[in-house]
Amino acid sequence: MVVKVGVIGTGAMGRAHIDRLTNVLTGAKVVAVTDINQEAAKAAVRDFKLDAKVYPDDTSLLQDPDIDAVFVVSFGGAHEATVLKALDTDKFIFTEKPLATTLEGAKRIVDKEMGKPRKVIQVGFMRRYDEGIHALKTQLDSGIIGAPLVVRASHINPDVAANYSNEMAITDTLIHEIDEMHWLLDDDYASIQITYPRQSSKVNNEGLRDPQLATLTTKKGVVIQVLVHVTAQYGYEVKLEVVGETGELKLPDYGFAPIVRTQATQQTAMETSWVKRFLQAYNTEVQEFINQVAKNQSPIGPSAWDGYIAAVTAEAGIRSQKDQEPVLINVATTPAFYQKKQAVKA
Ligand SMILES: NC(=O)C1=CN([C@@H]2O[C@H](COP(=O)(O)OP(=O)(O)OC[C@H]3O[C@@H](n4cnc5c(N)ncnc54)[C@H](O)[C@@H]3O)[C@@H](O)[C@H]2O)C=CC1
Ligand SMILES: O=C1[C@H](O)[C@H](O)[C@@H](O)[C@H](O)[C@H]1O
Repeated sequence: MVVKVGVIGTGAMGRAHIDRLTNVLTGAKVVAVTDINQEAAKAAVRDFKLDAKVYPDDTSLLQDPDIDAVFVVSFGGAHEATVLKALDTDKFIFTEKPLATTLEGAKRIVDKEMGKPRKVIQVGFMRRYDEGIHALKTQLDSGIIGAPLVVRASHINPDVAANYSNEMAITDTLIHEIDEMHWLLDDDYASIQITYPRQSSKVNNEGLRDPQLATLTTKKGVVIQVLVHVTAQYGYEVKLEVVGETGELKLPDYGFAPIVRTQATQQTAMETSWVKRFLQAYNTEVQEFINQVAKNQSPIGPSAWDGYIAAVTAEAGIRSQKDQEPVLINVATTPAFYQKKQAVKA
């Protein structure tokens, strides 16, 4: 079966997903696109030589009976409305992160999905699929360094778009570490605190504090420190180190660029964006999703409940941005609908 896909949002990431669905992965065909910027939708059809319809909006695209799965790749604040509409259909849904930019929005999605006979949503938390991060988790789970005690991480962007707000440092950027860390540690969050170091002179966006330091604690007592630095200029990278009782695990620097040694210097090129840094992870997460849809089975990747956990934690982080005090986090027990061995509703 070839999975027929509709893409909602044909900006940078929507185009990247269209490219991988069309030219890299197997088992899928993009048959419909839409964007509030219709020229962007038409450009995607032209540039990727798609045999696809351009719909005026998400509502009309979702009414297309031929579409098996939709990819929600619009601006983060638009995801909730589109996902809620998509839940009124029988289509599978891959939504880019964040699931929703508010706790209430994520809850509305979870409540609506639980009214269906089975899970249909996967959220684009691709860090879990990164081979390096996955290998680090495998080592951690083996007990090779004993119980984890402290995690240190960095999320570095060279710069951000003009519409990037202070809250997006949490809902759009830190959201990756928020999903990654509780998965990595198999633990739940207890608190989050955001503090503002000295402000970088490289910040141009009104109201944006950069860098920001996030300190999360878990129910098992692990302390996680994440540096979010989105106007760092020098490149794009994520760093990850886990300190355990008997050792440490460290994510190696990423890259395939040669080390150039000349004239008593050495240097190597860095990535400048997530596009290539996480290319393998994006391809793996989307191929897994397509494979599940092709079997008419629920997605097995990050669920709407993972999106809800991230939204609860992000909202606490946004509250902490205001007074930089720790904010407690209490996420309800995972509903049976979302537990690993999902009880299919009668
Ligand atoms: N997983 C990852 O590593 C990454 C995820 N993303 C996520 O992908 C999403 C899109 O990000 P970008 O492509 O970078 O943004 P973008 O701004 O380049 O593209 C967003 C597109 O959505 C369209 N749009 C906005 N509201 C819409 C609506 N209601 N219906 C249809 N189209 C609408 C815009 O016109 C624009 O073309 C965001 O949620 C972002 O968080 C982006 C980059 C990396
Ligand atoms: O999802 C993403 C990217 O993956 C980057 O890691 C973030 O820095 C960016 O803000 C966000 O759009």
